[in-house]
Amino acid sequence: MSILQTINLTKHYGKEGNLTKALDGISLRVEQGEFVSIVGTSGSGKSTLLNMMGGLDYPTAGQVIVDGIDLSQLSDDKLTVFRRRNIGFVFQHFNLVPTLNVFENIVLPLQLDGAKYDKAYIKEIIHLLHLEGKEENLPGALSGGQQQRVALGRALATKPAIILADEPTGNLDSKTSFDVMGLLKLSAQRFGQTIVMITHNDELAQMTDRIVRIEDGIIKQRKAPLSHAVKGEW
Ligand SMILES: Nc1ncnc2c1ncn2[C@@H]1O[C@H](COP(=O)(O)OP(=O)(O)OP(=O)(O)O)[C@@H](O)[C@H]1O
Repeated sequence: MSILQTINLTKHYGKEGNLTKALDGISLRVEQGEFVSIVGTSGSGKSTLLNMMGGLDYPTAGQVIVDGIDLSQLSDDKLTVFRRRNIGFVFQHFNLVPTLNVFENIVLPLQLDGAKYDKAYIKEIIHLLHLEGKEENLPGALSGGQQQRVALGRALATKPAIILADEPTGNLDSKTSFDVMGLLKLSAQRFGQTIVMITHNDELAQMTDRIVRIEDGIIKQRKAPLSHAVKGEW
């Protein structure tokens, strides 16, 4: 069973005469442990797709199935809890809470859930993300790359099965982008997670297991990077 599946996913904005078909029937399967990148021109529907996959918005038609659960069948409250426990989000603009320090930002989703946190695990995340010694800093006192690593730590804190990342390196220089990508891959391998990432950067997309290209709300092309082609895996 795929960990994440969309079936004929459709999202239309506006009304007749002024209709935007942001998604026009996307059917996609992501297997557990896969790292998939979504590429496409501006306005092609990438963020809309990611938001639907994460249950941040409801589709006009079609389904999103996460770990066997059809998100459209969950009430708002249940969806919020399901999201918090199963999906980690990383955005381009980090979205850290400016008044909370690094440690507090990372454990925030656990606190919102009223869950006790595993101190050893949080320590491991902080170590993996090279944030030791920064635990008490406020986000404003960190570089962009460090802030993005904190955002990654926050996404990992609940040990989500799936990480959805919307241009996670969009605000970072190229060296820091590769570092953050490396950490994403490493943490996904370490914790057995599945990642779906939007990127405009072809080089970064090539680092993932599979590239899905969308245009005008439909899938134009699905391909594995060259390394897979050589092995005959498509
Ligand atoms: N809330 C909304 N209301 C109306 N139209 C919207 C809304 N959100 C997105 N759209 C439209 O849906 C289409 C897809 O938008 P989306 O943000 O998913 O594209 P994208 O591929 O992520 O673009 P970018 O790479 O620029 O971030 C665009 O035409 C956009 O204008």
